[in-house]
Amino acid sequence: MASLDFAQANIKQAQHHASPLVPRLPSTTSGDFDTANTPEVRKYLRTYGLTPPAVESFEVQAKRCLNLLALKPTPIEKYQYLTHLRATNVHLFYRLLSENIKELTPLIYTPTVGEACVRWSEIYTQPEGLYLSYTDKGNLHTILQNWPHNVEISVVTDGSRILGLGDLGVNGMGIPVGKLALYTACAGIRPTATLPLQLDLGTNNKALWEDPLYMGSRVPKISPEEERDFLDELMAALTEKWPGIVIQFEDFKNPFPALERYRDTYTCFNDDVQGTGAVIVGGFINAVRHSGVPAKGHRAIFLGAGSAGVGVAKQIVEYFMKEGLTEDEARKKFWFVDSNGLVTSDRGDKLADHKVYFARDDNEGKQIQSLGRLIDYVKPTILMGLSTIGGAFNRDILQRMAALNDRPIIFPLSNPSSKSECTFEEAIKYTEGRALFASGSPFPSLDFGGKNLTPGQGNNMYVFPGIGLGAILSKAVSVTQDMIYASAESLSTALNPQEVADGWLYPDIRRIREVSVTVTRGVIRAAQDNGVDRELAIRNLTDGQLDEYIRARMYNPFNERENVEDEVAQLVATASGLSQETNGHATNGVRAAAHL
Ligand SMILES: NC(=O)c1ccc[n+]([C@@H]2O[C@H](COP(=O)([O-])OP(=O)(O)OC[C@H]3O[C@@H](n4cnc5c(N)ncnc54)[C@H](O)[C@@H]3O)[C@@H](O)[C@H]2O)c1
Ligand SMILES: O=C(O)C[C@H](O)C(=O)O
Ligand SMILES: [Mg+2]
Repeated sequence: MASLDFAQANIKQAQHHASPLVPRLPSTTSGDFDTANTPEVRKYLRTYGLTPPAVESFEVQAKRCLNLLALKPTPIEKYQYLTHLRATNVHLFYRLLSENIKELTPLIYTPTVGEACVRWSEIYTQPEGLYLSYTDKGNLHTILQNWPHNVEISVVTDGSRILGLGDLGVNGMGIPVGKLALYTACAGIRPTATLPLQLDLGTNNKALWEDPLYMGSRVPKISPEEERDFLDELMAALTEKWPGIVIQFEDFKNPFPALERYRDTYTCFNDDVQGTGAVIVGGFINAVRHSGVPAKGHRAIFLGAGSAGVGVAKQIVEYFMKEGLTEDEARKKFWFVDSNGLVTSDRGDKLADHKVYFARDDNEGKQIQSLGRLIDYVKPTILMGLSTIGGAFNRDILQRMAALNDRPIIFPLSNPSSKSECTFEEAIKYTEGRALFASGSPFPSLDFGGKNLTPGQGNNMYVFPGIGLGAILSKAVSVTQDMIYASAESLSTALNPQEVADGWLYPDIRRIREVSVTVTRGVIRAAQDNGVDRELAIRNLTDGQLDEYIRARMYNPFNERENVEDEVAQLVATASGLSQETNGHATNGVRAAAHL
């Protein structure tokens, strides 16, 4: 069959259909089939008869879902069930998620999302986002027209560094899908306002080329110059189509060029560099308080000198400077280790640009390879893991840290759990319960020394939802470094008195929506201070008023049914008035008039 170009396709479609086809993506339109809908609502939505007759309470719906979930034997099957639920009843999915955030997050996000990405092409069943290939260059704006909703935020990846799992090509789509589900669950961004975006720019993972089920292009990854030109077109197209859009870059192997190029021109940020930096600083501020050692007295070894490691260290430098250190004093508190050993300026290899700032020049010619020897040399108070090397903080390493410190700060941050540099249990066991601990992926609580200990989870989900919502609500023209830092500071203040008394580094994840309000407020205030906000009406609100403003704009899956019920009641009241003021639901109004 001869292929059509995009312009011809549009003409052909117009000839065949009275109105252009509007694709309806299951994952964002399925609220119509909520079994909680009343008969009136079902008539209004023209779904009457398409669901079983009972009108169900959330308690009944949740019971069925949790029973079904319990029947699924493996995490990936639970992930698939939850994906199916989102596709068939989006509001119920978010009700269930918000009521069970601690239990369900590991199933829709790290660690299970790691397996989902590895097996994406094998388990693919339905569209959940937008895919753009390098061969689509020149047509990106046209393809964006296929997306059926008004977008406020997009998470975009090229799949080249998915968690600590390497280059997964288009199988990386699980990450934008998962992160955007958290934007909705944690910060109440409407599901229809989110766009998961997977770029198909080739892959250097040869195993994917060989995989008959792989759903991306079997070509090598394009060059950095080609990627820059492609991203230039993409950023312009996204912003032209949705002028207020916030764009979050995620899991790019080399995220620095795009961040530098677009951070002042578009409303965008990179979560691996900036979000990670912020969430770790948020917990780190509390860890420093608990350590009993003032900021000046700390020394940090970072295993892993990639985008996340450097992003975290740069923001800790900012924190140290606020605590009174000079920039040079702060910078010298870090010793980075990459796959070639201690990062020094005289190591003999060409350091990647992002490592140069932290390269040691006081090593007197010594090049240290072993982490154990480096610990003896540096005598660190802090050990951070962003290396993707599971188990790298072994018993010997942890015992060395315990011997040096009363309260060693141990943050194994690589994801998913299999890549974590140590488990919570190991950190507690080998430091006799003294470690101040946070990991990237979740670990269970445990009993030690007569106490029940809960691990901190220094995962970006504490900050990126608030950064995104803050940028959307303030209508920020760009996401400034002060907005990112404000998210960290706000997070560090979001613990309640009990959490502080229990020595926690992060708030209870079950309070994430409230935490996100605090983070969002901090981000909005920083946008206002920097003068990058365009929503001038909220500048004069008090903090309390601003919190209310934020809460009122958060999607609440429990209110969705009432919202539709209100619409139906209004419609019935105005009888054949067919008031078109019903918030853009004019087509529903027409449907309802015909069937009530
Ligand atoms: N808050 C979080 O939970 C969070 C946020 C972002 C990233 N991460 C995790 O951090 C990890 C790293 O992410 P990134 O973006 O920096 O990746 P990256 O690929 O940019 O960096 C990985 C770094 O690890 C180093 N490394 C590899 N093997 C090593 C070895 N044997 N010894 C020492 N260093 C070694 C590499 O040289 C590189 O510097 C990933 O697992 C990611 O999932 C966690
Ligand atoms: O996605 C996460 O869980 C954190 C982070 O963005 C990562 O890449 O590991
Ligand atoms: Mg990431």
